[in-house]
Amino acid sequence: MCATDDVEANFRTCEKLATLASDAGCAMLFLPECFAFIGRKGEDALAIMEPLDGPLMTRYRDLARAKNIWLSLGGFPELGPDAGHRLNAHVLVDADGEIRASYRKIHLFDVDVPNGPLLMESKTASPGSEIVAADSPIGRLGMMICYDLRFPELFSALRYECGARVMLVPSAFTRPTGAAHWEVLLRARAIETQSYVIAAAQCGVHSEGRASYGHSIIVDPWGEVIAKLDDPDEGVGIAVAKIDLRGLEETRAKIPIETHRRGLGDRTAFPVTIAEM
Ligand SMILES: O=C(O)CNC(=O)[C@H](CS)NC(=O)CCC(=O)C(=O)O
Repeated sequence: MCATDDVEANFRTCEKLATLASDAGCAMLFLPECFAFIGRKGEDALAIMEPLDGPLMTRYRDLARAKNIWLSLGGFPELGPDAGHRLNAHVLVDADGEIRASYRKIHLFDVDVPNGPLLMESKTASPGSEIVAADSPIGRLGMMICYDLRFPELFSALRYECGARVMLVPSAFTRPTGAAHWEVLLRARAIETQSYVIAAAQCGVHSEGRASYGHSIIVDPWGEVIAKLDDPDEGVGIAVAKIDLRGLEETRAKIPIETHRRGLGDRTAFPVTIAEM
């Protein structure tokens, strides 16, 4: 989807996507980061931030119930610790409209993008500090947002500590970094964690000077792209795939990396040697 600063239009778009997914027989729909709002500046989202029991989130919960579908709401401006900071919350809602889990983006995107915009997310957002996984009709989900994609240790924690089988990376990737890194990182994370990766993306031009890379994608645990949206500028849409958890277990059994791990994630386990010049 291509969200803008028009909260009503964004809701109508999500409603249309939920209808498409429900008509296609989907158990779940994954919406990207900033599904509810993308402002012209980072601080614009502060005007609409609200607690997760607030009126806007309630409308999305009602939508899940009306369409009888689980929703992964990939990034919502949740009321933060003070008037100048929101939390970037990925909220999981079941088909009865109940909130099952919420994850707050841990890694904030403070980057002067080469040939792209300067984005300073931490100016108006507070980082989360909790790793979150949640059971769903398609297996245990590892909840992340966008820039988290660049931190493989989070994926490792979700697989090995939390037992996640489906990694979620709802995003609003920039165009330059998306063209260079999006698909290769998502496929690498699927392969290295032997998990499904579902990455719903913002696309198109949101406002003057703000555009996203698009290319929503679903990758299986072997690293194969099983669904994607290739023409993100032509409008909103859904990519649909079946999640095969038996196949996932077969992939994990064939190359048993879980039993071959040597504890390198624990920095005290192995001494380090550097042969300097
Ligand atoms: O706050 C908003 O309005 C929307 N949020 C975003 O667009 C976020 C934070 S600025 N974008 C990313 O994390 C892009 C990461 C990325 O592009 C990369 O890792 O290369």
